[in-house]
Amino acid sequence: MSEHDHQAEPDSLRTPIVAVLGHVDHGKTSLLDKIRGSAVHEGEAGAITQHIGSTAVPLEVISDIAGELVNPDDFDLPGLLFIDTPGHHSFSTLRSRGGALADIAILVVDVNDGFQPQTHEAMDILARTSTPFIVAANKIDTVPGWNPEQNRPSKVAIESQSERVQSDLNDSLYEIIGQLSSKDISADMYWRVQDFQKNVGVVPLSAETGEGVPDLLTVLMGLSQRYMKDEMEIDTAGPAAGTVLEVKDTQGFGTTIDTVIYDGTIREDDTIVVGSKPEPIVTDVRALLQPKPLAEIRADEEFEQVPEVVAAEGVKVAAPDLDDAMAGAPVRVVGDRELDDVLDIVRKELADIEVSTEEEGVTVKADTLGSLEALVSTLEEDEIPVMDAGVGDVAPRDVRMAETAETAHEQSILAFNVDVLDDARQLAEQEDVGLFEHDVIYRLIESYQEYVEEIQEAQQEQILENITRPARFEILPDHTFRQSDPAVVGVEIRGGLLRRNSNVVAFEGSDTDRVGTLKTIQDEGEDVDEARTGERVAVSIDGPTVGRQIKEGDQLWVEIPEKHAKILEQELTDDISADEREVLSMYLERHRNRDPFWGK
Ligand SMILES: Nc1nc2c(ncn2[C@@H]2O[C@H](COP(=O)(O)OP(=O)(O)OP(=O)(O)O)[C@@H](O)[C@H]2O)c(=O)[nH]1
Repeated sequence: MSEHDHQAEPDSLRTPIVAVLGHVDHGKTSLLDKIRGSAVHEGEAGAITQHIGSTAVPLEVISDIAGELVNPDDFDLPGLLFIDTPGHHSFSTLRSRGGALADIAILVVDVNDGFQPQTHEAMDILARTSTPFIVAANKIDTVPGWNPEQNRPSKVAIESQSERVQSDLNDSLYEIIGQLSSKDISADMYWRVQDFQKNVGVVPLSAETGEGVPDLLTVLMGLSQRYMKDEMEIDTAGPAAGTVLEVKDTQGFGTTIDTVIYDGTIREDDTIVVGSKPEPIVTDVRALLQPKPLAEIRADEEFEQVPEVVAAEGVKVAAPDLDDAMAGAPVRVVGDRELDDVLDIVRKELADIEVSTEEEGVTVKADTLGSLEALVSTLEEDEIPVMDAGVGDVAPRDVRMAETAETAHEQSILAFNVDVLDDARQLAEQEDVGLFEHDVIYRLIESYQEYVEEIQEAQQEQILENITRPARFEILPDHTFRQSDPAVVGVEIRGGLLRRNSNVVAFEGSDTDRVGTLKTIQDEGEDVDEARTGERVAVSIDGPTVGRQIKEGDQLWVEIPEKHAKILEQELTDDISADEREVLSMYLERHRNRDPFWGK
């Protein structure tokens, strides 16, 4: 984000953008609430500002909360902008050219629970977008015997606990550090980290009691100041650059976009370009909206209009024609540039986050461009081809698209964190299109993979049911019960699976003779459908006469059509028994003596 779309010189430092990620229930919302709450409590009234989708906490408030940990004179960044919607879905929305929009992230991990699926997933996204992060080891107040005192710094809080409590907490903290290191991330308690570019700092804290929250803010502020200052340089007078967080209906304004502006200024009446498919939207800002301070909210007027917004800040943008805007897409003010140039910038940025699709594969829907990108790249790693991918709820046209996939299991829609419209659900059911929904990427993929396995097993069974199985049997001496029409003889199965209604052949040197059709099998007077190796049964064979075409002591085989032989040999060898395999290879050998390519 350090490179700018436009040429003007930077004149100001913006607020670093902070995102909060972590596993469900590990305390993301509580932590954000605590930061906001402490800020309201500690700061002057109105010192923190609630923006659309974000909360700005100015440096003075941070230094009030952090006490002696932060000396405001050491900093020239204006504070921190926390993105309000926690979770990695919103995080992956927060992207801008070349990576995540968030400058830094807090990965929340419950000390009791350690790493969980969404923690891993969040880490993968952080790694993919090269976003620096710190770990908030949350809920330290739940260690049995913990003695709380609101809002103390972490180390002070820990050192005032009993030895037992300290040692229990340490065990949990080292477990988390170990889990990080198994992901090749070297981490340590933040107060021991010398170089935050090489090591991830772990901040033990409680979103409940506020203990450790001063440390968290201090580390965030320090890291931003130390390593991100250059990237925070912006030209406030320049045309704004931002990212769509959410596309929403707003009463009185139609479709609006909640946006985070990370560079420049956006004003009422500015012409903007917003990422969309197939072409970016060009429109004029009708209104810029911010939430009204709580006290002033009336039911009909949640928002107040502001004339302009300077980065970094969240804002709701009302403008005509925003229906097709996409969460995660870029927003640019045109300013005094050529519209075509700005369109190119937006197209390029969209192309960067474009997901690649193939001729054949599954259909994928996700809530944002960023999450779509994350999902499709995970599918790619798992070698699941994607035929169509888009942002938004699952609609009937997605079902129609999925239906065109060639294989049954690819006639599936993988829906990540989106709704399925009622008519789409009905249609999917009616057309037998698989519908998979989840808000954890790897769970979504897992449930699809299980389904594929089930289908493949069922297909295998179906194939085995319909394919002629190898069998070899011998006519027993003195066991001719009827000479012809049909011939009825006693046989022993020498190998394989003999089924009713099979054609029977005999090999004479290199010649194959069809001797007739085996109609029925009787085992001790009872009709049966099949007989296996070693069993002695009576069979009726339509066609031959005993003593002419067949005689006692003859070896007979079930005739396997060449196509079936090929499938058995190439695809089903693992699904048939060892003795069937043996009979098959003897059978193939006899045919291949005559024609080496038989069944190949
Ligand atoms: N004792 C204690 N409870 C906590 C702490 N942080 C969060 N909780 C509790 O843990 C539960 C989950 O917290 P949330 O903040 O809703 O967790 P979340 O990660 O935002 O959850 P989702 O938004 O559902 O993903 C709530 O009941 C919180 O009150 C903490 O530091 N100490």
